[in-house]
Amino acid sequence: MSAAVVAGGTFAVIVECDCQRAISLSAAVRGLPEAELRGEARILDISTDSRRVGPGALFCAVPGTRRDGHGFAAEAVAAGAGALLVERFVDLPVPQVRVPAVRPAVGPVAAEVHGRPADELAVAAVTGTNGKTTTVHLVEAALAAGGVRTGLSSTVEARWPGWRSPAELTTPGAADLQRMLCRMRSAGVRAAVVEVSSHAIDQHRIDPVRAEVAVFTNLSPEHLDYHGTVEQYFATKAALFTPRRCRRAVINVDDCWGRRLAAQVEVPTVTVGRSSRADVRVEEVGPRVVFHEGGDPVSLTAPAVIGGRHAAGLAAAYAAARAMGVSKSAAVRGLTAALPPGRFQRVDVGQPFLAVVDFAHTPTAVADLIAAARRTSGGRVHLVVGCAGNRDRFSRPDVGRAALAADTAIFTTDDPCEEDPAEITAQVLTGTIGVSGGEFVVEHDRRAAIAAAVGRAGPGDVVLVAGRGHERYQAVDGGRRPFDDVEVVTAALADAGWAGPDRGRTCG
Ligand SMILES: CC(=O)N[C@H]1[C@@H](OP(=O)(O)OP(=O)(O)OC[C@H]2O[C@@H](n3ccc(=O)[nH]c3=O)[C@H](O)[C@@H]2O)O[C@H](CO)[C@@H](O)[C@@H]1O[C@H](C)C(=O)N[C@@H](C)C(=O)N[C@H](CCC(=O)O)C(=O)O
Ligand SMILES: Nc1ncnc2c1ncn2[C@@H]1O[C@H](COP(=O)(O)OP(=O)(O)OP(=O)(O)O)[C@@H](O)[C@H]1O
Repeated sequence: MSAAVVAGGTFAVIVECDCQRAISLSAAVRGLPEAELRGEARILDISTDSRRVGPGALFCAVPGTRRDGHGFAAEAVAAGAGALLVERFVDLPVPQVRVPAVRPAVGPVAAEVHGRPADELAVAAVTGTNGKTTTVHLVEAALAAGGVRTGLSSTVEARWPGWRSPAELTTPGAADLQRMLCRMRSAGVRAAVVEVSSHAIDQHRIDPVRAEVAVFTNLSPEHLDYHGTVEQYFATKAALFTPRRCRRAVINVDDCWGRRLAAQVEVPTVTVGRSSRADVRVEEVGPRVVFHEGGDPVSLTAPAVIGGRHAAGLAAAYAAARAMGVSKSAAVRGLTAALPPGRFQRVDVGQPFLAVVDFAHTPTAVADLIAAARRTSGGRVHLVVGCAGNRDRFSRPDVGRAALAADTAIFTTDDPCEEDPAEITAQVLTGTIGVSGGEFVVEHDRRAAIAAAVGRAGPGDVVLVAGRGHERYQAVDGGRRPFDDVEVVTAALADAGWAGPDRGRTCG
């Protein structure tokens, strides 16, 4: 068995590897010099989660951010775990290996358990604050156009020939990532394009993968509740660009953090951006994007390239594909493919204005999105936006401030999680104090907020529904309820009379 499909087949979890390898416990931990082994076992798989342990698995007891995995060891053994990786031996009758720190050991051990799949794949790892998912999908499209059999792991989904499943995390946990790479290898994949979050770098989820190429899109403050400071956030991202983790780098030097990264990296680097010194220089942005690579112009028409930053992302994807051996013409062909869902995704039922669903949720991305709408149309811009609960509290006022660049900002719920939506919005609104800009209103019912934005739009305007992109559920009070922005925008447009043969609100 390789997958459990639940919820009507819409959500699949990889629970077991199909490579059918078995390895001794001592062989699995041979790369860990400080490992202290008590007993021997035959290991079939590896997991950090007692709820996903299968027979013969090695359960790794991770002291986590909320709970200590050692407390779930008994549950894991009851579920069939044949051995434990621990920081302190526990009183259970199974072979155990003690290491000074379990979390950084999981990836290297998982790699051994799965036969070091990354050694047989070229991995492209993409990180940055905004644009990771978009860039991952673009790199994959460029590689595929070059005839390379590819696998992809992004916030949206994991897929490779014969497999497709929605993603749970931006980057899978270390054990899950190695299992995924193993399954890609079994499917004949030659190159894997992987989205890498700062959490993943910090939590050693990608270790011991050494990427063929690591891509940096940009950096602006995010996840400071986790990293503490922007400096630390940058240092975490920068840790992907060390010789241990990548062979080559592609760095966007339009971004000031990118320039700093390019100045410090010790691996061969291709710089991209508008700077005259960039190796892949972005010259024209519009329906056609022109780069210069080594003096040669590269011209392409890309879907929904909405601004300079996106063009730099396109150039980064191009450079990454080229670094992985794809020809210029194939890369250009691939980059004209569609963007991932929920990234500047147009919703069109025939209405005389643009309606867009986009994943923008950081202040920078919201500002970029509004700027892109202004470049696209001279009409009014009506924005629906909110902030998620349980994360990034510090940036909520900045989202509020950025939203005022629209003509109308309708503040609403995103994923409130366990927080009170009204309190989240109150924090968002503090950013609007004393700032001149468009009109704003509060409507906590997201469906009603979208309907209100559509209701305000006239010919030539732009409706922007930001923050949730491809997501199909809202996290509320520890549970989740179905909510798909594209579907809701489509319904709101229809309800407003814009769909069908008699579209338009005037009837004669
Ligand atoms: C705060 C954070 O980063 N949490 C991640 C972290 O959890 P953790 O190790 O701290 O886990 P914990 O809940 O303290 O539990 C400790 C250990 O006990 C285990 N456990 C727990 C319960 C149980 O019944 N049995 C059991 O074995 C857990 O599996 C874990 O190994 O490591 C886990 C394994 O890798 C992740 O699943 C988990 O992601 C949680 C679900 C999460 O929401 N993470 C977010 C913040 C995150 O990582 N996001 C980034 C991207 C953000 C972005 O792009 O905007 C991502 O890469 O997805
Ligand atoms: N190269 C880019 N540079 C800046 N912004 C971009 C770029 N590509 C896409 N965006 C915009 O950034 C926002 C987030 O896009 P995307 O989901 O690709 O980023 P992400 O880094 O994966 O986000 P997250 O970390 O939340 O998963 C969207 O508004 C998208 O249109």
